[in-house]
Amino acid sequence: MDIKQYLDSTYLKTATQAGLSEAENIIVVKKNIHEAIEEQFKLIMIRPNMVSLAKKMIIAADSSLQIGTVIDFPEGKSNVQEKLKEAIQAINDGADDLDFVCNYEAFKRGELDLVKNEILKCTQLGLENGKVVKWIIEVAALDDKQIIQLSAFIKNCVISNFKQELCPSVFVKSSTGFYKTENNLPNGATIPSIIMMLENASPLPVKAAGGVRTYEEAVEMIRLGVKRIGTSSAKLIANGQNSSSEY
Ligand SMILES: O=C[C@H](O)COP(=O)(O)O
Repeated sequence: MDIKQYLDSTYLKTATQAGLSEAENIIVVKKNIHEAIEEQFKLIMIRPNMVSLAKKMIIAADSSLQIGTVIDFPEGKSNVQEKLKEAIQAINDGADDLDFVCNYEAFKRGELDLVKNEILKCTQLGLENGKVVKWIIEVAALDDKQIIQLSAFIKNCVISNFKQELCPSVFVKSSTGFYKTENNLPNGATIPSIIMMLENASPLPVKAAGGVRTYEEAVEMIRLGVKRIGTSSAKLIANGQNSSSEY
C-alpha cells in the first residue's frame, strides 16, 4: 500500500490568510503543485481560482496528478444555484474532485429539504460529469449526535437517488481545516469523529481532513477505514513513510 495514493495534498489559504501578496501566494500554490507532481500524490487540492493553473502545470509535466477544489468554502452557506455555478466553473477549468461544503448550519436548524436539495443537485452535477464528489460536514461545528445524523443523512440521500456503483465516488469529508473553535479545540479530523462518520456514512467512503500532520496519524486514519486524507502536511507524511518499514 502506497500512502501517497491516499493523500490529497492541500493548500487552501488565500493570500490574506497566508499573509502574502497575491503574487507571492501564487508562487506558494505553484510550489505545492510542483511538489505534488514530484512526490506522485493522488491529488492536489487547491482553491477554485487556481485550478486552471494546476491543469496547465500537470499537462506540461505529463503527470497523472489529479486536481481537487473546494466549493462554497469554507462556510457552505450559499444557495444551491451558487454552489452549482462555482462547481460548473471548476469542472470547466479541469477539476477532477469537487469538495462541497455542506450547509451544516441549515442542517442544525432542521432545514433538511434545503440540505437534501443541495446534496442531490450538486452530487448529480459531479457524477454526470464523471467527477468525485465530497461533502464536508465540518465536524468541529457539530456535536456527536449531529455528526452521526448528518453522515447518515448524506448516505441516505446518495444511496436512494444514485446508482449503487456510483457510491464510491461520493465521500463524506470531516473538515475544512478553517473552522474557528472556542478555546482552540481541535477543528479537524479527530479519531472519535472519524469513527462516527465511518459507522454512519458507509457504504460511502470517508475522507479525513484537517489536523492530520504525521505519518503515524495518517496510518491510523487508514487503519480505521478512511479512503482519502486531506492534509497540508502531505510531504511530511510521505517522508515519514520513507523512514518507516510499516507500510
Ligand atoms: O482538507 C483540507 C484541510 O484544509 C487541510 O487541513 P490541514 O491544514 O489542517 O492539514
